[in-house]
Amino acid sequence: MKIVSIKEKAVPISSNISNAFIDFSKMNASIVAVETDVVRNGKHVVGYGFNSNGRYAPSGLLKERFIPRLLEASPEEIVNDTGTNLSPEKIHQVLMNNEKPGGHGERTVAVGTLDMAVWDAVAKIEDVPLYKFLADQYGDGTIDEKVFVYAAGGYYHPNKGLPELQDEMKSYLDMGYSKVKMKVGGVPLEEDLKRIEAVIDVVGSGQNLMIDVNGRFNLEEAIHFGEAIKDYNLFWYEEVGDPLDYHLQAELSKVYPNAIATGENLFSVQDATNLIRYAGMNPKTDFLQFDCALSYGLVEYMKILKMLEENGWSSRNCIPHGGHQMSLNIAAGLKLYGNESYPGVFQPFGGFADGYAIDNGYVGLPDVPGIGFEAKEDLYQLLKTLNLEQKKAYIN
Ligand SMILES: O=C([O-])CC(=O)C(=O)O
Ligand SMILES: [Mg+2]
Repeated sequence: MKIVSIKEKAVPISSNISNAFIDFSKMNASIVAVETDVVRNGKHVVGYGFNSNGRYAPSGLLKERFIPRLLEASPEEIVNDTGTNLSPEKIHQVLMNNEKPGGHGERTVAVGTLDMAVWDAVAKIEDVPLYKFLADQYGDGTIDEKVFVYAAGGYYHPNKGLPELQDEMKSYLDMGYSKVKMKVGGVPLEEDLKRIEAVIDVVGSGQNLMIDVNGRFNLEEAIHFGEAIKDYNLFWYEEVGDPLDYHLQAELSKVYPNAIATGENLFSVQDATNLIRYAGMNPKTDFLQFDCALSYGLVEYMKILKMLEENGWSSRNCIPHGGHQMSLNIAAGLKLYGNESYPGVFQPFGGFADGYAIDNGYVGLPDVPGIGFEAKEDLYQLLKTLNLEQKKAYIN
Protein backbone atom coordinates (compact mmCIF):
# COMPACT_ATOMS: atom_id res chain seq x y z
CA MET A 1 0.00 0.00 0.00
CA LYS A 2 1.37 3.39 -0.92
CA ILE A 3 0.55 7.02 -1.61
CA VAL A 4 0.66 7.52 -5.35
CA SER A 5 0.40 11.30 -5.54
CA ILE A 6 -0.56 14.38 -3.53
CA LYS A 7 -2.01 17.52 -5.08
CA GLU A 8 -2.56 20.93 -3.51
CA LYS A 9 -3.95 24.24 -4.62
CA ALA A 10 -5.07 27.47 -2.99
CA VAL A 11 -8.68 28.52 -3.51
CA PRO A 12 -10.32 31.80 -2.49
CA ILE A 13 -12.77 32.06 0.41
CA SER A 14 -12.67 35.84 0.38
CA SER A 15 -15.59 38.14 1.21
CA ASN A 16 -16.12 41.65 2.52
CA ILE A 17 -16.98 40.58 6.08
CA SER A 18 -14.85 41.61 9.09
CA ASN A 19 -14.43 40.56 12.67
CA ALA A 20 -12.84 42.81 15.30
CA PHE A 21 -9.33 41.88 14.16
CA ILE A 22 -9.24 41.08 10.44
CA ASP A 23 -11.22 41.43 7.25
CA PHE A 24 -11.55 38.49 4.89
CA SER A 25 -10.89 40.34 1.62
CA LYS A 26 -7.86 38.19 0.79
CA MET A 27 -8.71 34.99 2.70
CA ASN A 28 -7.97 31.71 0.95
CA ALA A 29 -7.52 28.05 1.85
CA SER A 30 -5.50 25.08 0.62
CA ILE A 31 -7.29 22.02 -0.68
CA VAL A 32 -5.37 18.74 -0.98
CA ALA A 33 -5.96 15.31 -2.48
CA VAL A 34 -3.95 12.28 -1.30
CA GLU A 35 -4.25 9.47 -3.81
CA THR A 36 -3.47 5.91 -2.68
CA ASP A 37 -2.99 2.74 -4.73
CA VAL A 38 -5.83 1.05 -2.82
CA VAL A 39 -8.78 0.28 -5.09
CA ARG A 40 -12.39 0.58 -3.91
CA ASN A 41 -15.31 0.42 -6.34
CA GLY A 42 -12.87 0.16 -9.23
CA LYS A 43 -11.01 3.39 -8.42
CA HIS A 44 -8.00 4.51 -6.43
CA VAL A 45 -9.01 5.76 -2.98
CA VAL A 46 -8.44 9.51 -2.74
CA GLY A 47 -8.57 11.35 0.59
CA TYR A 48 -9.37 15.07 0.61
CA GLY A 49 -8.52 17.80 3.07
CA PHE A 50 -8.52 21.57 3.46
CA ASN A 51 -7.47 24.10 6.03
CA SER A 52 -10.01 25.87 8.15
CA ASN A 53 -10.83 29.54 7.68
CA GLY A 54 -8.85 32.26 9.43
CA ARG A 55 -5.35 31.23 8.34
CA TYR A 56 -4.17 31.58 4.75
CA ALA A 57 -3.40 28.68 2.39
CA PRO A 58 -0.06 27.17 3.47
CA SER A 59 0.81 26.29 -0.15
CA GLY A 60 4.51 27.01 0.14
CA LEU A 61 4.96 24.89 3.26
CA LEU A 62 2.99 22.04 1.70
CA LYS A 63 4.72 22.07 -1.68
CA GLU A 64 8.26 22.70 -0.50
CA ARG A 65 8.38 20.64 2.67
CA PHE A 66 5.48 18.49 3.83
CA ILE A 67 4.22 16.90 0.59
CA PRO A 68 7.75 15.88 -0.56
CA ARG A 69 8.48 14.55 2.94
CA LEU A 70 5.40 12.33 2.85
CA LEU A 71 6.03 11.14 -0.71
CA GLU A 72 9.63 10.25 0.16
CA ALA A 73 8.60 8.02 3.10
CA SER A 74 8.81 4.26 2.62
CA PRO A 75 5.56 2.20 2.77
CA GLU A 76 6.66 0.77 6.17
CA GLU A 77 6.86 4.30 7.58
CA ILE A 78 3.26 5.17 6.72
CA VAL A 79 1.29 1.91 6.89
CA ASN A 80 -0.21 0.40 10.07
CA ASP A 81 1.31 -2.66 11.76
CA THR A 82 -1.04 -5.10 10.04
CA GLY A 83 -0.40 -3.55 6.63
CA THR A 84 -4.13 -3.07 6.09
CA ASN A 85 -4.34 0.72 6.03
CA LEU A 86 -2.40 3.97 6.29
CA SER A 87 -1.48 4.92 9.84
CA PRO A 88 -2.35 8.58 10.62
CA GLU A 89 -0.08 8.41 13.68
CA LYS A 90 2.93 7.17 11.70
CA ILE A 91 2.26 9.73 8.97
CA HIS A 92 2.18 12.45 11.64
CA GLN A 93 5.63 11.25 12.77
CA VAL A 94 6.94 11.36 9.21
CA LEU A 95 5.59 14.90 8.70
CA MET A 96 7.11 16.13 11.97
CA ASN A 97 10.53 14.62 11.27
CA ASN A 98 13.28 17.24 11.69
CA GLU A 99 10.81 19.86 13.00
CA LYS A 100 11.92 21.52 16.25
CA PRO A 101 9.42 21.87 19.11
CA GLY A 102 7.81 25.22 19.94
CA GLY A 103 7.19 28.23 17.68
CA HIS A 104 4.51 26.24 15.93
CA GLY A 105 3.67 28.90 13.36
CA GLU A 106 1.62 27.93 10.35
CA ARG A 107 3.27 24.57 9.70
CA THR A 108 0.45 23.38 11.98
CA VAL A 109 -2.04 24.36 9.25
CA ALA A 110 -0.08 22.52 6.55
CA VAL A 111 0.12 19.35 8.66
CA GLY A 112 -3.55 19.67 9.71
CA THR A 113 -4.61 19.89 6.05
CA LEU A 114 -2.73 16.72 5.09
CA ASP A 115 -3.94 14.96 8.24
CA MET A 116 -7.57 15.58 7.23
CA ALA A 117 -6.96 13.99 3.82
CA VAL A 118 -5.22 11.01 5.44
CA TRP A 119 -8.17 10.33 7.78
CA ASP A 120 -10.58 10.64 4.84
CA ALA A 121 -8.53 8.03 2.94
CA VAL A 122 -8.24 5.74 5.98
CA ALA A 123 -12.01 5.67 6.55
CA LYS A 124 -12.63 5.17 2.81
CA ILE A 125 -10.19 2.23 2.78
CA GLU A 126 -12.16 0.75 5.73
CA ASP A 127 -15.33 1.59 3.77
CA VAL A 128 -16.99 3.28 6.76
CA PRO A 129 -17.86 6.85 7.74
CA LEU A 130 -15.01 8.46 9.70
CA TYR A 131 -17.21 9.00 12.78
CA LYS A 132 -17.82 5.25 12.97
CA PHE A 133 -14.14 4.42 12.50
CA LEU A 134 -13.22 6.87 15.29
CA ALA A 135 -15.84 5.51 17.67
CA ASP A 136 -14.73 1.91 17.04
CA GLN A 137 -10.95 2.43 17.06
CA TYR A 138 -10.50 5.32 19.49
CA GLY A 139 -13.82 5.83 21.28
CA ASP A 140 -16.29 3.70 23.20
CA GLY A 141 -17.74 2.05 20.10
CA THR A 142 -20.89 4.18 20.08
CA ILE A 143 -21.60 7.42 18.26
CA ASP A 144 -23.75 10.48 18.87
CA GLU A 145 -26.44 10.03 16.20
CA LYS A 146 -26.90 13.81 16.01
CA VAL A 147 -24.55 16.62 16.91
CA PHE A 148 -25.25 20.04 18.41
CA VAL A 149 -24.32 22.80 15.96
CA TYR A 150 -24.63 26.57 16.26
CA ALA A 151 -24.77 29.16 13.51
CA ALA A 152 -21.75 31.46 13.48
CA GLY A 153 -22.13 34.76 11.67
CA GLY A 154 -23.04 38.25 12.82
CA TYR A 155 -19.98 39.74 11.11
CA TYR A 156 -19.40 43.42 10.55
CA HIS A 157 -20.19 44.19 6.95
CA PRO A 158 -20.51 47.46 5.00
CA ASN A 159 -24.11 48.79 5.08
CA LYS A 160 -25.19 46.25 7.71
CA GLY A 161 -27.43 47.84 10.33
CA LEU A 162 -29.48 46.32 13.12
CA PRO A 163 -32.38 45.22 10.84
CA GLU A 164 -29.97 43.35 8.55
CA LEU A 165 -28.26 41.74 11.54
CA GLN A 166 -31.64 40.65 12.88
CA ASP A 167 -32.68 39.28 9.48
CA GLU A 168 -29.46 37.24 9.32
CA MET A 169 -30.13 35.73 12.75
CA LYS A 170 -33.79 35.04 11.90
CA SER A 171 -32.64 33.18 8.82
CA TYR A 172 -30.48 30.89 11.00
CA LEU A 173 -33.45 30.13 13.29
CA ASP A 174 -35.54 29.42 10.18
CA MET A 175 -32.89 26.90 9.08
CA GLY A 176 -33.36 25.05 12.38
CA TYR A 177 -30.50 26.42 14.50
CA SER A 178 -31.30 27.23 18.12
CA LYS A 179 -28.13 29.19 19.02
CA VAL A 180 -26.22 31.81 17.04
CA LYS A 181 -22.90 33.64 17.31
CA MET A 182 -22.03 37.22 16.45
CA LYS A 183 -18.88 39.34 16.34
CA VAL A 184 -18.23 42.11 18.87
CA GLY A 185 -15.30 44.36 19.75
CA GLY A 186 -15.03 46.07 16.38
CA VAL A 187 -17.16 49.14 17.22
CA PRO A 188 -17.64 51.22 20.42
CA LEU A 189 -19.16 49.38 23.40
CA GLU A 190 -22.52 51.20 23.24
CA GLU A 191 -22.96 50.18 19.61
CA ASP A 192 -22.09 46.53 20.32
CA LEU A 193 -24.56 46.47 23.22
CA LYS A 194 -27.32 47.62 20.83
CA ARG A 195 -26.29 44.89 18.40
CA ILE A 196 -26.35 42.26 21.16
CA GLU A 197 -29.79 43.39 22.38
CA ALA A 198 -31.14 43.37 18.82
CA VAL A 199 -30.02 39.75 18.41
CA ILE A 200 -31.37 38.67 21.81
CA ASP A 201 -34.74 40.11 20.68
CA VAL A 202 -34.63 37.62 17.80
CA VAL A 203 -33.22 34.54 19.54
CA GLY A 204 -35.24 35.01 22.72
CA SER A 205 -32.56 34.67 25.40
CA GLY A 206 -28.89 35.39 26.10
CA GLN A 207 -28.43 31.62 26.41
CA ASN A 208 -29.05 31.36 22.67
CA LEU A 209 -26.24 33.78 21.83
CA MET A 210 -22.44 33.55 21.78
CA ILE A 211 -20.26 36.62 21.18
CA ASP A 212 -16.74 36.55 19.70
CA VAL A 213 -14.11 39.28 20.23
CA ASN A 214 -11.45 37.56 18.06
CA GLY A 215 -8.71 38.50 20.50
CA ARG A 216 -9.19 42.26 20.26
CA PHE A 217 -9.37 43.41 23.90
CA ASN A 218 -6.64 44.22 26.39
CA LEU A 219 -7.29 43.24 30.01
CA GLU A 220 -9.01 46.48 30.96
CA GLU A 221 -11.32 46.37 27.93
CA ALA A 222 -12.02 42.67 28.50
CA ILE A 223 -13.18 43.26 32.06
CA HIS A 224 -15.11 46.45 31.21
CA PHE A 225 -16.99 44.73 28.36
CA GLY A 226 -17.58 41.67 30.55
CA GLU A 227 -19.12 43.85 33.24
CA ALA A 228 -21.42 45.46 30.64
CA ILE A 229 -22.68 42.10 29.25
CA LYS A 230 -22.78 39.86 32.29
CA ASP A 231 -26.50 40.32 32.95
CA TYR A 232 -27.38 39.11 29.46
CA ASN A 233 -26.18 35.68 30.69
CA LEU A 234 -24.79 34.84 27.24
CA PHE A 235 -23.98 31.27 26.25
CA TRP A 236 -20.32 32.31 25.99
CA TYR A 237 -17.86 35.22 25.72
CA GLU A 238 -15.23 34.11 23.17
CA GLU A 239 -11.52 34.73 22.56
CA VAL A 240 -11.63 37.96 24.49
CA GLY A 241 -7.91 38.79 24.46
CA ASP A 242 -4.79 37.63 22.66
CA PRO A 243 -5.04 33.82 22.45
CA LEU A 244 -1.63 33.37 24.10
CA ASP A 245 -2.31 35.84 26.96
CA TYR A 246 -3.12 33.32 29.71
CA HIS A 247 -2.75 36.02 32.36
CA LEU A 248 -5.53 38.09 30.76
CA GLN A 249 -7.71 35.01 30.55
CA ALA A 250 -7.05 34.13 34.19
CA GLU A 251 -7.80 37.67 35.42
CA LEU A 252 -10.99 37.80 33.35
CA SER A 253 -12.08 34.42 34.68
CA LYS A 254 -11.86 35.76 38.23
CA VAL A 255 -14.49 38.44 37.60
CA TYR A 256 -16.64 37.36 34.63
CA PRO A 257 -19.32 35.06 36.04
CA ASN A 258 -20.59 33.26 32.92
CA ALA A 259 -19.09 30.84 30.40
CA ILE A 260 -15.96 31.69 28.41
CA ALA A 261 -14.76 29.99 25.21
CA THR A 262 -11.33 30.08 23.56
CA GLY A 263 -8.68 27.97 21.84
CA GLU A 264 -9.20 28.36 18.09
CA ASN A 265 -5.78 30.02 17.76
CA LEU A 266 -3.87 27.58 19.95
CA PHE A 267 -2.20 25.16 17.58
CA SER A 268 -0.49 22.47 19.63
CA VAL A 269 -0.98 20.17 22.60
CA GLN A 270 1.62 22.26 24.47
CA ASP A 271 -0.29 25.51 23.88
CA ALA A 272 -3.52 23.79 24.95
CA THR A 273 -1.78 22.47 28.08
CA ASN A 274 -0.63 25.96 28.99
CA LEU A 275 -4.20 27.22 28.62
CA ILE A 276 -5.47 24.55 30.99
CA ARG A 277 -2.59 25.12 33.43
CA TYR A 278 -2.43 28.90 33.56
CA ALA A 279 -5.59 30.56 32.20
CA GLY A 280 -7.92 29.93 35.13
CA MET A 281 -10.60 28.39 32.97
CA ASN A 282 -13.39 26.39 34.54
CA PRO A 283 -14.07 22.79 33.41
CA LYS A 284 -17.62 23.01 34.78
CA THR A 285 -18.66 25.97 32.63
CA ASP A 286 -16.16 26.84 29.89
CA PHE A 287 -15.68 25.69 26.29
CA LEU A 288 -12.58 24.83 24.26
CA GLN A 289 -12.46 25.51 20.52
CA PHE A 290 -9.23 23.87 19.26
CA ASP A 291 -9.62 23.24 15.52
CA CYS A 292 -7.70 20.18 14.29
CA ALA A 293 -7.50 21.52 10.74
CA LEU A 294 -5.42 24.46 11.99
CA SER A 295 -3.40 22.60 14.59
CA TYR A 296 -1.51 19.55 13.26
CA GLY A 297 -4.69 17.53 12.69
CA LEU A 298 -6.63 14.86 14.53
CA VAL A 299 -3.53 12.97 15.74
CA GLU A 300 -2.57 16.08 17.74
CA TYR A 301 -6.22 16.73 18.69
CA MET A 302 -6.42 13.28 20.29
CA LYS A 303 -3.34 14.16 22.37
CA ILE A 304 -5.22 17.29 23.46
CA LEU A 305 -8.28 15.22 24.43
CA LYS A 306 -6.04 12.94 26.51
CA MET A 307 -4.39 15.94 28.20
CA LEU A 308 -7.85 17.36 28.98
CA GLU A 309 -8.97 14.12 30.55
CA GLU A 310 -5.83 13.99 32.71
CA ASN A 311 -6.64 17.49 33.92
CA GLY A 312 -10.27 16.87 34.82
CA TRP A 313 -11.83 18.22 31.65
CA SER A 314 -14.21 16.27 29.41
CA SER A 315 -14.44 15.92 25.65
CA ARG A 316 -17.90 17.44 26.22
CA ASN A 317 -16.21 20.79 26.96
CA CYS A 318 -15.11 20.92 23.31
CA ILE A 319 -16.91 22.69 20.48
CA PRO A 320 -14.29 23.10 17.74
CA HIS A 321 -13.89 26.20 15.60
CA GLY A 322 -14.15 25.91 11.84
CA GLY A 323 -17.59 24.61 10.93
CA HIS A 324 -16.24 21.75 8.85
CA GLN A 325 -17.26 18.12 8.44
CA MET A 326 -13.97 16.84 9.88
CA SER A 327 -14.79 18.24 13.32
CA LEU A 328 -18.38 17.08 12.92
CA ASN A 329 -17.10 13.50 12.55
CA ILE A 330 -14.89 13.94 15.61
CA ALA A 331 -17.81 15.37 17.58
CA ALA A 332 -20.02 12.36 16.72
CA GLY A 333 -17.35 9.67 17.08
CA LEU A 334 -15.40 10.96 20.09
CA LYS A 335 -18.33 12.59 21.94
CA LEU A 336 -17.64 16.31 21.89
CA TYR A 337 -20.31 18.82 22.96
CA GLY A 338 -20.87 19.90 19.37
CA ASN A 339 -19.47 21.81 16.42
CA GLU A 340 -19.49 25.26 14.86
CA SER A 341 -21.33 25.92 11.62
CA TYR A 342 -21.23 28.79 9.11
CA PRO A 343 -24.51 28.62 7.20
CA GLY A 344 -23.88 31.98 5.53
CA VAL A 345 -20.10 32.36 5.17
CA PHE A 346 -16.96 30.47 4.08
CA GLN A 347 -18.81 28.36 1.53
CA PRO A 348 -18.39 25.71 0.24
CA PHE A 349 -16.30 24.70 3.28
CA GLY A 350 -18.83 25.62 5.98
CA GLY A 351 -21.96 23.52 6.42
CA PHE A 352 -22.76 19.86 6.31
CA ALA A 353 -24.06 17.11 4.03
CA ASP A 354 -26.79 17.98 1.54
CA GLY A 355 -30.24 16.96 2.66
CA TYR A 356 -29.34 16.90 6.37
CA ALA A 357 -31.43 19.73 7.75
CA ILE A 358 -30.71 21.21 11.16
CA ASP A 359 -33.40 20.20 13.62
CA ASN A 360 -33.68 22.23 16.82
CA GLY A 361 -29.93 22.90 16.83
CA TYR A 362 -28.80 19.36 15.93
CA VAL A 363 -27.60 17.78 12.67
CA GLY A 364 -27.23 14.16 11.56
CA LEU A 365 -24.34 12.70 9.57
CA PRO A 366 -24.48 10.86 6.24
CA ASP A 367 -23.72 7.15 6.01
CA VAL A 368 -20.96 7.45 3.39
CA PRO A 369 -17.34 6.27 3.60
CA GLY A 370 -14.80 8.86 4.75
CA ILE A 371 -15.45 12.35 6.09
CA GLY A 372 -18.53 12.79 3.91
CA PHE A 373 -17.34 15.34 1.35
CA GLU A 374 -18.98 13.33 -1.43
CA ALA A 375 -22.34 14.06 0.27
CA LYS A 376 -21.81 17.84 -0.02
CA GLU A 377 -22.01 18.52 -3.72
CA ASP A 378 -20.61 22.08 -3.92
CA LEU A 379 -17.56 21.13 -1.85
CA TYR A 380 -17.03 17.84 -3.67
CA GLN A 381 -17.10 19.57 -7.05
CA LEU A 382 -14.32 21.87 -5.85
CA LEU A 383 -12.22 19.07 -4.33
CA LYS A 384 -12.60 16.99 -7.47
CA THR A 385 -10.84 19.65 -9.52
CA LEU A 386 -7.61 18.37 -7.91
CA ASN A 387 -8.15 14.91 -9.41
CA LEU A 388 -8.94 16.23 -12.85
CA GLU A 389 -5.61 18.01 -12.79
CA GLN A 390 -4.00 14.76 -11.66
CA LYS A 391 -5.47 12.84 -14.61
CA LYS A 392 -4.24 15.48 -17.02
CA ALA A 393 -0.78 15.22 -15.48
CA TYR A 394 -0.71 11.45 -16.19
CA ILE A 395 -1.61 11.90 -19.84
CA ASN A 396 1.08 14.52 -20.40
O1 LIG B 1 -14.06 35.33 12.32
C1 LIG B 1 -13.32 34.34 12.42
O2 LIG B 1 -12.07 34.40 12.27
C2 LIG B 1 -13.91 33.00 12.76
C3 LIG B 1 -14.04 32.80 14.22
O3 LIG B 1 -13.41 33.43 15.03
C4 LIG B 1 -15.01 31.81 14.70
O4 LIG B 1 -15.68 31.21 13.88
O5 LIG B 1 -15.08 31.63 15.91
MG1 LIG C 1 -13.83 32.72 17.10
